[in-house]
Amino acid sequence: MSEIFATTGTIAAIATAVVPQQGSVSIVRVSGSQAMAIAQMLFHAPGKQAWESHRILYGYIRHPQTQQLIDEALLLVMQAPRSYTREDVVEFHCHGGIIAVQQVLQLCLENGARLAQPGEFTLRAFLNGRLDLTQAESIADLVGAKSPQAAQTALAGLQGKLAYPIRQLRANCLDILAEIEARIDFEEDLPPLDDKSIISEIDKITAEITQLLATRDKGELLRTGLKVAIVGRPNVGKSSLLNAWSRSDRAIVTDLPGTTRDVVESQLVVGGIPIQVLDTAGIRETADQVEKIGVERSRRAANAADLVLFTIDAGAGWTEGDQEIYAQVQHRPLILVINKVDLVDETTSKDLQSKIQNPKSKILTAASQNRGIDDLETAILAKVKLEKIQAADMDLAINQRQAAALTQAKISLEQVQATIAQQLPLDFWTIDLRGAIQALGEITGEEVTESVLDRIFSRFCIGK
Ligand SMILES: Nc1nc2c(c(=O)[nH]1)N(C=O)[C@@H](CNc1ccc(C(=O)N[C@@H](CCC(=O)O)C(=O)O)cc1)CN2
Ligand SMILES: Nc1nc2c(ncn2[C@@H]2O[C@H](COP(=O)(O)OP(=O)(O)OP(=O)(O)O)[C@@H](O)[C@H]2O)c(=O)[nH]1
Ligand SMILES: [K+]
Ligand SMILES: [Mg+2]
Repeated sequence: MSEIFATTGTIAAIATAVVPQQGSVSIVRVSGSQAMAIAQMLFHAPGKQAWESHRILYGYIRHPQTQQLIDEALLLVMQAPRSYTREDVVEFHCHGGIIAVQQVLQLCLENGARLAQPGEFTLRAFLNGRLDLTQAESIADLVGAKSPQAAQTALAGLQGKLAYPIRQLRANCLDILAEIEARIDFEEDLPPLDDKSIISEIDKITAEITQLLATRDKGELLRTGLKVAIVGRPNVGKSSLLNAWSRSDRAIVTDLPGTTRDVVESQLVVGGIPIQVLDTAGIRETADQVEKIGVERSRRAANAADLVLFTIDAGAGWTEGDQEIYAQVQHRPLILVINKVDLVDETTSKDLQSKIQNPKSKILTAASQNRGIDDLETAILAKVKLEKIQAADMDLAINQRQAAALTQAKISLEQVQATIAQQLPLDFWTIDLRGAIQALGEITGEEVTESVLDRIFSRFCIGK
């Protein structure tokens, strides 16, 4: 194990969010061989309460030397191996805020524990075989989920819905490998190898890998979401659109062109996809120093966004200014928002919509009247091809690391097929088959390097 994961000794950390003056309960979690001894040193349970596994004790936390009262608390005892880490675990459930809980943590550290590294509890759960790597990654995803759908997908992973098929595919590869190796070692004693059945087995495995790979885009969307920038001339109603969409007064709206000077952000969820919306300063030539900087930021936001909502004013039609901005953003994924349709009659707005050839994706809104938001969301979901994503798979979704390993496994298996087709010696078949087995093993963690573990577990917060 690497230095930061020299995961020995007893570890302790605050397991709940640390917010001053807030939170009704805060938990200090301790894991390792000294956990029980630490609990017995700090915790006093009045009356005849049993210090048994999976029981909650009521009592007081006191300084072991001075006997000073630190908190009134509950203690949860979970003896190995029936715990999150499979080690002895105790949890001090303290009052919220940060003072009492930090004092309790400090006492744990002074009495036999050290501060846990980020993800170290979960790392121990992995090293002790309670979780595989996909499940550990799912825990990080669950904590980081920005939408209920993202949380559902993480829970599916935690339930082993990815680990199970991956382990199955790896076991199939191992079976094929054993078949081939037996022929290498004891050729004369065995019936000849059934090439056809091996080829079709590998085809089946490859097809399943392809199916799993199809969940990658969905995973990416659910985990990281989309960055959407609202861009256009001053006064077309960009800030009004942000406000209508986020049902808030997040951005200042006035009838003065040049109202928005800086990028204004809002978070929302559309069809399970977390979306970060950026309202930007209206783009125009200006002598105003502050506005100039704002316009520059608008351009940068448009370039950094996954999707641009290029907004125009239906009353003004497609102006020269619109054309100039469009020329700058047209290479980006884009939806044209024709706003203020309430200012023109329906035929005029429909005309405008059909006259504009590009972009293809166009919607009509009246932001100040909260109209057109449904159409906007539908257009966005169509743009990210959510239908395809939903069809890709029920509830699981792979991440980038898993996708890279699956791609490697697929390439190796295609290599095996090529080797068979060229009728190369059996030793050659096994080389690439081992490559596939290795790649699949990296996903679940049956074969994994220290640096991969470092990368995965350092994403966690302290106490997880
Ligand atoms: N107070 C508290 N709440 C929590 C956690 C925790 O550690 N502490 N969890 C932590 O993230 C989650 C629950 N996850 C857990 C998963 C497994 C075990 C556990 O003890 N598993 C044992 C045996 C269970 C049994 O006796 O059947 C095992 O799997 O061996 C505990 C919590 C969410 N809520
Ligand atoms: N009639 C009508 N007026 C609108 C609509 N949307 C916005 N407005 C008005 O247009 C004016 C400008 O709106 P803003 O949302 O500030 O426009 P903006 O594009 O953010 O402007 P800048 O930040 O200055 O670039 C305000 O007076 C809004 O009330 C709409 O759909 N219909
Ligand atoms: K304005
Ligand atoms: Mg604005």
